[in-house]
Amino acid sequence: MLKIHQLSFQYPSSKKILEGIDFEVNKGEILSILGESGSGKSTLVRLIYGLEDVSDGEILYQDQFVTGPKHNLVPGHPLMKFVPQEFDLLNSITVGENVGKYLSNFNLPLKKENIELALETVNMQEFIHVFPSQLSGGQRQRVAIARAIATQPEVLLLDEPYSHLDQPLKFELRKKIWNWAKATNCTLILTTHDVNDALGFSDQILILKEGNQIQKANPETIRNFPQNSYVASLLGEFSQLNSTDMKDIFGIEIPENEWAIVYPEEVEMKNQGIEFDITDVRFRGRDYLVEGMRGSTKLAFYANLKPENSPVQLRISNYRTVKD
Ligand SMILES: Nc1ncnc2c1ncn2[C@@H]1O[C@H](COP(=O)(O)OP(=O)(O)OP(=O)(O)O)[C@@H](O)[C@H]1O
Repeated sequence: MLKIHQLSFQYPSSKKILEGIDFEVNKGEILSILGESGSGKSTLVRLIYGLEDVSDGEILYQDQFVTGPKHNLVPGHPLMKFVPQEFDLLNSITVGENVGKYLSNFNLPLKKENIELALETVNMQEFIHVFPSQLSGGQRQRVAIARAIATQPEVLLLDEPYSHLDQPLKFELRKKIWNWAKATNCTLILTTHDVNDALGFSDQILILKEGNQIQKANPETIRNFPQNSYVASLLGEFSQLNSTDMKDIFGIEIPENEWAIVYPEEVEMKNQGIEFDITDVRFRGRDYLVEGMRGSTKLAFYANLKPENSPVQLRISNYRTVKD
């Protein structure tokens, strides 16, 4: 098990980058770290791998301290692998040789098998004899992931692993890496901006904001009960209504000084609903995302057919409240 206990971090002469981070990851679990740009996601995975020294608190893997460069000649935990955003492939050797770089030569058929399996996991098997300089950014990224996978680490840390990939490939790769992690019982920790990576492909999600841990829970809990409106904002479209609007418009009482978070699928167009003017319509492929306005109150909802008439009548079927 990996334990992060009251961890804080700052660079010399900088402000605190991370503060009071405290969570655990079980063996074989997949954790996504989600947060806006600059929230400290990369720094956190670098610390877990041992590329930085913690300023305060501790990191424990299998009840042993994970220490940084001050205590290790070669930084980086031996049972973990980290794939940073800038991947350092060697251009002078082939893709296959890069993937096999950290593998033992003791059993060459096994080494070959591991290389092929790792390349297959990232859909790069046909590039085994190609040199990295001939690859696109996304292909290089996949080779870097394969190189880490081939070593069969106990913990794999991926920093924005799908950032260079188009949607169809991203979808396929996320599934394959999930399957690989589950089949090998590897603990997988990845950073992402993409809510779909986090909701569909994690056991747990950790939300960071400005170096602080805002929430850690499973995807369903994060989506159904976001800690605050920042968490909801990372998850896609939502509307935020204050207690006065909830009472005056919908007749629903919520505590004063709290906000109702309403997802678009929780707003229904219904006869005898409340009238909202349509102010924006966006085609999403399978339906439309529509913005309704009543005075200064905005409510987003989905419509199967493009709404032709305004106003429309709306009702709220579900909501949750947050304090900020
Ligand atoms: N070497 C450094 N020295 C000082 N500050 C740094 C250094 N590296 C990163 N930072 C700062 O640490 C904060 C967190 O950066 P980090 O890269 O961990 O965020 P992130 O959430 O991964 O961002 P992104 O999603 O944009 O990659 C940022 O404010 C950044 O400016």
